[in-house]
Amino acid sequence: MLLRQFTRAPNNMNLIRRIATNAILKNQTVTTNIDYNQLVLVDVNDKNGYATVTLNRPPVNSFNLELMMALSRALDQVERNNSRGMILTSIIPNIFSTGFDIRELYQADERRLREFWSVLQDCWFKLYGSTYPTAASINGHNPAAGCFFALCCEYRAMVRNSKLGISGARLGISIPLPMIYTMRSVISTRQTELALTTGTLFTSDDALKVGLIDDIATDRSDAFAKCEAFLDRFKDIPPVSRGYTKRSVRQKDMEEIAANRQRDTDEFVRAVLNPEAQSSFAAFLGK
Ligand SMILES: CCCCCCCC/C=C\C=C\CC(=O)SCCNC(=O)CCNC(=O)[C@H](O)C(C)(C)COP(=O)(O)OP(=O)(O)OC[C@H]1O[C@@H](n2cnc3c(N)ncnc32)[C@H](O)[C@@H]1OP(=O)(O)O
Repeated sequence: MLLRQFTRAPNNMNLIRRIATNAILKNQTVTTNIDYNQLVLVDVNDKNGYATVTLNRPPVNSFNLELMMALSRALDQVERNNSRGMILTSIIPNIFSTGFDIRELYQADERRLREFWSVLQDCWFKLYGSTYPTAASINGHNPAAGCFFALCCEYRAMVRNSKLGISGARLGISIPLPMIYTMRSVISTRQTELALTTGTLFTSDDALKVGLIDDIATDRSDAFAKCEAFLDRFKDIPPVSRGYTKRSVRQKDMEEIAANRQRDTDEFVRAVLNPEAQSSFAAFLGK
């Protein structure tokens, strides 16, 4: 492959220490001894300048705080390297992500939960608000939060026989505003309401029909190739004005979410800690 690994941070321990120090200053949970560079891999194609951001937390790429932090750092890397475009994908053959790690939510420590949400918000701003072109190569099942990240991208190709959607309603989780805005930026308000209130997981055919994905792929390399073909559409478009236009289209959503960060965090914490949701998590984990 033509992919090369981005140069690793010169001193990984310094970065981890800096994150830990920031966390202490902000009175947040400290996570140490985590190799963030391994949880999310960032590679760049020398020929076309596209970065590939690959979720790498087997067995199912469920999002705990550490994976979320790794994604946040990976998006910083893509931004810093002035990539011509970015493809978000997963290393696991038949799974893109299974959403939030239920173990992160069950009997959660409130401080860690708040930090988890805060990093998720950062990821949203970085991905939804990115000026470079973005595409999601959905190589397998993608319920819940992984679907959310895919919807932040400008294009989605998904392999056949996978399921995609936001299943939160089934777990007794009320769906936060940023999720609603993000889905509404892709499909109609009517379809968004239906999808979110029923917790529908769409087959690839149905996802295509409703507009949640742009293409069905035969396998993961076809999905990836389709994403590259999408990014190629911007090859001759001046990137600065393109990026400005994309930001302008998304600006209103971003301003509203920025103005309500604290309220959203409080609502998330309340939603996760509510007894109905906690018993769903317990049932999922067989407790
Ligand atoms: C600005 C701020 C913006 C904020 C907006 C936020 C928007 C967020 C949007 C939505 C959020 C929703 C909340 C969630 O994400 S809750 C998680 C919901 N996820 C699910 O319900 C998916 C559950 N998983 C499955 O349905 C299956 O795993 C499937 C994806 C179909 C794959 O099936 P299969 O290949 O058969 O794999 P297994 O089910 O056997 O799984 C293997 C083991 O992994 C464990 N597992 C799976 N998912 C999770 C998970 N989410 N958390 C923790 N553990 C998980 C599973 O139990 C198996 O474990 P074991 O081998 O020990 O039995």
